[in-house]
Amino acid sequence: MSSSPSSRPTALVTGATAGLGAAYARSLARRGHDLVVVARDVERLESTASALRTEFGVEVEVLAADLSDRAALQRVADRVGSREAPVDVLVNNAGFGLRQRFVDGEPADHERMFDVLCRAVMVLSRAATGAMVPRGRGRILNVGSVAGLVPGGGHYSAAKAYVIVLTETMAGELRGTGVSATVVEPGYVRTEFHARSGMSSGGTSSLSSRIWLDIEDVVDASLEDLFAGRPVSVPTKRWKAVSAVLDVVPRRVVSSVWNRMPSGAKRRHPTAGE
Ligand SMILES: NC(=O)C1=CN([C@@H]2O[C@H](COP(=O)(O)OP(=O)(O)OC[C@H]3O[C@@H](n4cnc5c(N)ncnc54)[C@H](OP(=O)(O)O)[C@@H]3O)[C@@H](O)[C@H]2O)C=CC1
Ligand SMILES: N[C@@H](C=O)C(=O)O
Repeated sequence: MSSSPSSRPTALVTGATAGLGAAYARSLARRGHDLVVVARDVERLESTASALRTEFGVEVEVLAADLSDRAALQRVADRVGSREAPVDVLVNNAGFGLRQRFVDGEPADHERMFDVLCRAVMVLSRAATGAMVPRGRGRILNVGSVAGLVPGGGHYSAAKAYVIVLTETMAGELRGTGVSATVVEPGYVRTEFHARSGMSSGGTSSLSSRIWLDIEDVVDASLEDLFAGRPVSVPTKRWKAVSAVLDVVPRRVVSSVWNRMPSGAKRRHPTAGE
């Protein structure tokens, strides 16, 4: 792993080969950051890195790692915590969904979900604060989801609720240190996420166009909130309104509405039937 000799700041993005992570990497490169890109698929990482170098003239390190593997996660944590080649911006983005219930789903899948969505975010966030606080600067962006505000969205919702609360906790503890933590809570975004977990990514109706977000809108809004040091980012007015409602409606009411819905509808995407 080579350290960056340039004077540019460095951003490390997990899940940088597809969807939101690829867009975060591109946007940070456009803003003049060198990058460390992390995911499992080495070929895709190399081609992502090569495209970023060519288009933006920045330095890009490739760090192949399965974040559900503890040894691999530790390699990424060591890179995040490096004193010699500091990481100025950490984007904990890698993730996936599961189209199965928690109570009778495959235990190994749920352990993997916990490891990637929760454990990796916690370990890398802690590695980042350990290095950034003594330097007095740094930004951490954790990718949550509006799903984290809804009890009933399966283990995924529980995992994203963890990311939301952990990040808000960090934001409070980091006050006055020069380091900030932001959680972004997107609604539905068309990426590889839904196909990978066997869910529909909606049709082309006007309902879909109101529900589904553009990747660029999510990335631009959340990076603006990240660099402004805001603890929570909910991209678009429409989803800000949804999030505001979910914040005030008692959790037991949301849960009871969810539990009355037919089970088929709960396992499908809201726009799947279009
Ligand atoms: N799409 C949506 O509607 C929403 C998504 N989110 C969240 O956004 C984040 C990004 O998702 P999105 O871009 O949609 O999904 P994609 O499926 O498009 O991309 C997922 C990325 O994560 C990487 N990844 C997956 N598993 C691992 C692993 N075990 N170790 C390392 N890297 C991994 C993948 O690369 P590789 O396979 O090579 O490892 C890929 O680069 C996730 O945290 C997701 O929960 C939040 C709200 C809405
Ligand atoms: N909101 C999306 C992911 O977080 C989804 O549930 O499809």
